Amino acid sequence: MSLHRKLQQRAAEGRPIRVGLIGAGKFGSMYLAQVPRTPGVHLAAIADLSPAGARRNLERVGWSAERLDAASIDDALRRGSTHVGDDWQALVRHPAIDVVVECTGSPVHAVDHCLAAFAERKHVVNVTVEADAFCGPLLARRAEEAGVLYSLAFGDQPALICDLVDWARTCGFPVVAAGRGHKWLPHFAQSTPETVWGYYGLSPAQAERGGLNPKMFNSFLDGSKPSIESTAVANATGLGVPSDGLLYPPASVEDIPYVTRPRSEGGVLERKGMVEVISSLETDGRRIPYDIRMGVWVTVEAETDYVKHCFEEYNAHTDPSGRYFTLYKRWHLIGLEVGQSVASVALRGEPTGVATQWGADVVATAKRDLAPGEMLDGEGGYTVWGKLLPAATSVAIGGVPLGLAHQVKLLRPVAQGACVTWDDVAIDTGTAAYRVRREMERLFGAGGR
Ligand SMILES: NC(=O)C1=CN([C@@H]2O[C@H](COP(=O)(O)OP(=O)(O)OC[C@H]3O[C@@H](n4cnc5c(N)ncnc54)[C@H](O)[C@@H]3O)[C@@H](O)[C@H]2O)C=CC1
Ligand SMILES: N[C@@H](CC=O)C(=O)O
Repeated sequence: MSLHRKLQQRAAEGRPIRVGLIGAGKFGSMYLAQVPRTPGVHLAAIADLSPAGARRNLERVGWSAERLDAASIDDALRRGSTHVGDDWQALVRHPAIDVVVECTGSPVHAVDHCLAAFAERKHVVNVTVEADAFCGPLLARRAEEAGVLYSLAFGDQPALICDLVDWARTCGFPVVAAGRGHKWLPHFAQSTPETVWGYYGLSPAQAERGGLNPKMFNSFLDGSKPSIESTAVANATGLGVPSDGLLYPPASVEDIPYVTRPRSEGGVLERKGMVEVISSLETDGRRIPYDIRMGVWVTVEAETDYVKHCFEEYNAHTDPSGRYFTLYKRWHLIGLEVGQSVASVALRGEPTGVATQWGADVVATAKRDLAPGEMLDGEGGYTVWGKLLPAATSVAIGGVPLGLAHQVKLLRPVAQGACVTWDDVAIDTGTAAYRVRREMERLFGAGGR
């Protein structure tokens, strides 16, 4: 049965999926915009550090005041409305909540939220892929031990890419490469929240209208988020990662099957079976006309002449050899699509992408020469960006994962472009996030399952 029919059934039975949302910023708002239009879902509780900000966002997306005036979660459950507050622990503890959507974008806190939700036997849709990137494999294991599901969030690119990879493998195609697009030039790695809107292509007024967080968007632009997302995909699918960071080959949609071939056959890949990100800009900054900036793709190979001939007979666009074919979605719709994950975990018992192994990592890398005493400020800030590396390389150099490079003091100078290592920093070892990461290093080893 389709997910939509299952949702309709739950609505007809008066048994909606009960959802709690932690973090009602831009991504959360996009989900909230769709909740009233989705049958069989009751968003009973929202917890945000700023309930006033969450209320402003709810107004922005068109929720009426009555819909969000519940005095407590119990009151919301009785009246079919929503409680907005700041107590995430009450949200994850409430026995009626089936699914927690973690949407804070704060990786260290997201780990607390996920672990607490598992302990309360709640499924988690983790939008905060920044946390998944440094400890997703262990979070997935913890969820399994608790008998619940942990899932990447549909609408963001990683889950959409996992879906394409699953399509390919289920059809019997080997995956040559999979990934997403990005507007990329190498100097974006040094971008800060001051420079983000110009590079990104939005005016400050547009950013203000949408309630967009400049540091968050700078983490998208500066290459951190593409690395984070590629890590999540690699750890979920077992695809390999480039040995020294993403390559960002420029390509139009039509050219993806040309560039995502192994180097030995004229493409850019070190080998078959890799994640990669396609740039929507030529290296001189010219915009590529039919780009994949906001989309996702998978390149597959015809292993036999028969399959290759099928591509030709049915006009499938391939590389010149006729063997490499790319399927793509040109757009992703962020939080507007996350209801897919909520319905999938609650009604099908299936995550929309989940880490199965530890093969990739994102290491904090200096945006400029950094001096002892400086504080690292995490994704999208002024000090570090995230570089995609094989997990084995990250472990060998003692790399600090980007998700833990928040409010961390530097003990030694780090030159621009160099990876930050554990020996370079004084880190708070008391957080659950730090402990989980170190435990994952012990349990999984790099490349382990
Ligand atoms: N905005 C976008 O276009 C996209 C966002 N995402 C992901 O969505 C997640 C959230 O990003 P945005 O919504 O853009 O960020 P945002 O900054 O707009 O919203 C985050 C919200 O979470 C709240 N929050 C932060 N820490 C919290 C905590 N410890 N407890 C409770 N609430 C807390 C903040 O008050 C804010 O309302 C990130 O993981 C990001 O990577 C993914 C794809 C696109
Ligand atoms: N995941 C995206 C953010 C918006 O969709 C990105 O990294 O650009």
